[in-house]
Amino acid sequence: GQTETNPGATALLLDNIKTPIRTESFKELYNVIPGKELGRGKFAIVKRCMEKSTGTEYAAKFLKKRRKGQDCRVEVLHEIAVLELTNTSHRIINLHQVYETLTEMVLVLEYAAGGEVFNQCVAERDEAFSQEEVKWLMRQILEGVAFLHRNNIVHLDLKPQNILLTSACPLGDIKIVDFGLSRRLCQNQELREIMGTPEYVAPEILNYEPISTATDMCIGVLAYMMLTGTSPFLGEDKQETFLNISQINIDYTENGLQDLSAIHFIQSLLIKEPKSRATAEECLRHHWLQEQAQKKTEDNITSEICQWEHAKPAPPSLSSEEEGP
Ligand SMILES: Cc1cnc(Nc2ccc(CC#N)cc2)nc1Nc1cc(C2CC2)[nH]n1
Repeated sequence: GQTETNPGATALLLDNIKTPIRTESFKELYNVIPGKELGRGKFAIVKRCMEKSTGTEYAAKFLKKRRKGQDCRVEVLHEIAVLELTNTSHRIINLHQVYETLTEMVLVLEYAAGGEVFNQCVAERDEAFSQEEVKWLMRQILEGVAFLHRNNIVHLDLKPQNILLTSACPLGDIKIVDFGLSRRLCQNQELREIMGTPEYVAPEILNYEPISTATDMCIGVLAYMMLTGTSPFLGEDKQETFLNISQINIDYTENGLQDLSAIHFIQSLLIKEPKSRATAEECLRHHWLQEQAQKKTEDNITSEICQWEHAKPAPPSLSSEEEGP
C-alpha cells in the first residue's frame, strides 16, 4: 500500500490516454508466434507475435485485469500512459497498440530481438561484455533513466531482466521495459512502497523511507553485474540479501573490476543515503563514461581552445566615452 500526503495527485499517471483501446479480437489481427513465451510474471505473459497486415514482429504483453480479487485496470492504464509519455525516447520500448477483452488488456510493444542484458551478464566470461561494451550500454541506460527522471517518472524495477537489446550480436541498442511498478513523483507527495525484486531494491525501499529518482540509481548494480557477471548483494537467502543491501556490503575486489574509474563510478551510486547518490545526468558526465581516451593530438587541443575562446561571453563592448586599449 502507499501513504500519500495529498491523495489528489496520485502516484499513477492517468492523463487522458491517446492510444485507442481496441475491442476487436487480437487474434484476428496478429499471429502469435509459437514457442516459449518471451517473459512471464504473476499477472502477465509476453509472447512474440506478428501483425498480419504488415508482417511486422511485436511483443504482445497480456495483462490480467483482475488480480487477487481486485480490479487492476487502473494499473494497466498507468503503464499505457507512461509508455505514451516516453514514446519519444529511443531508450524506452515503444507501444504500438492496445487491445482489451473481458479479462485482459493486451499491450502490443516494439520487439527487441536481442533479449535481456541479464543473459549476457551471467554468460561465460568469454561471451561477457567487454569494458567498452559496458560503457556503451551504461550510457544508453543512463540516457533512458535521465529521460524518465526529467518527466518525474521512477521505474522502480531496473534490473538486468528489464534492459533489453535490439540485437545481441553485433551488440545493438538498449530498450528499457516494464513500467508495471513505475510511479509518478509529485512535488509535495511522499511515496513509500515496498516493491521490486529483492537483490536489486534500494535501501530506502527496505526501510520504508521516501522513494525518489535516486531510488532508480541502484543501476550501479547493473554496471557491477555487466562488468563482473555477479550480483553484488545476492546472499544465500532473502534476509542475507536485504542485510547486504541495507549495509551496502559490496566486494570491489571481484574479478572484472580492475579499472579504478569504473569502481569510482559504481561507488558513486551504491550509497545508502539517497541524496548522496549521483544523478543520471551526473553519471553521464563521469570520467569513466567519457569517450574512450583518444590521444590528444596537437591540433585537436588547439581546436578545443578555439572553441572554448568562442564559447566565452564576449568582453563588454566599450562605449564611445570610454578610452579604447
Ligand atoms: C527477445 C526477448 C527475449 N526475452 C525478453 N524478455 C522479457 C523481459 C522483460 C519483460 C517484461 C516486460 N514488459 C518481457 C520480456 N524479451 C524479448 N523481447 C522483447 C520483449 C518486449 C516487450 C517488453 C515486452 N519487446 N521485445
